[in-house]
Amino acid sequence: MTEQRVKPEEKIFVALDYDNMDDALRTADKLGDTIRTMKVGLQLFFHAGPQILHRLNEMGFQVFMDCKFHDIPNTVAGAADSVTQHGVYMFNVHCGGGLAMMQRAKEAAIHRAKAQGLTIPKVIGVTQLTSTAQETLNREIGIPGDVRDIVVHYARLAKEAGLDGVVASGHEISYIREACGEDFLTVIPGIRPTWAGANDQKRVMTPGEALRLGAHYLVIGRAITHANDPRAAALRILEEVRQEAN
Ligand SMILES: O=C(O)c1cc(=O)[nH]c(=O)n1[C@@H]1O[C@H](COP(=O)(O)O)[C@@H](O)[C@H]1O
Repeated sequence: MTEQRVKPEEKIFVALDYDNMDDALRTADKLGDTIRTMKVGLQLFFHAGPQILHRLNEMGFQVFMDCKFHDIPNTVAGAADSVTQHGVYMFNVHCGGGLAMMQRAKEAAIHRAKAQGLTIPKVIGVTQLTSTAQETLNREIGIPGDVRDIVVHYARLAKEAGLDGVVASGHEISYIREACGEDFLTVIPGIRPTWAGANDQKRVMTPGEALRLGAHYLVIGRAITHANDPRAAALRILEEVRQEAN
């Protein structure tokens, strides 16, 4: 899917970070006519199991399984094989696992999807979490240098491994595009409309700004799911997305 063909409602992935399936499905139901892709993270997955992936598919959503695999290549290949069996549209792995790990994840996804006649899932590399500030990267994680340079380094590595794109913050979009080309997907969390709080996110940006910089997809959780009216919040964000598309 190239950038030009992505409709505004396809640009937003809603993070269903709930501790039970009922709440997740209730919110998904409210967003059914506005949003195309739901993100399932580990919290919801460990409550609901793989069933949640199928329920969302049956409701007409694409599913981004946010499992952030990071292990030895053989183990990640096995996990990629398993998640692909559930017909997910996208899943992610940590770029920090290295080139071979990312390659094996994508290869396993292709292999399993072909064997079962499924669409090959997009495999996305997580560069540096949007909750990681410059100081955290250097002092706690122990990686010297600028966050932006590390993110671009990981994005290049993800591309070399054959992944479809990366997760990064809005602040790195233009550098990733420059390094990896405009078709290499940028999936951007840490999105905060001006009317929402930052919470635990550090490298944040508004939807409009991220799209102006060329983001392909925006991952949005609490600004929608914690809103009094999630549908109204989603529509408000979509309006901002549409304005950027015009
Ligand atoms: O891979 C992700 O989706 C992800 C990567 C990252 O660097 N930062 C990040 O916030 N996320 C996810 O994006 C969502 C953001 O949620 P909110 O902060 O509530 O909008 C959460 O589900 C996070 O797990």
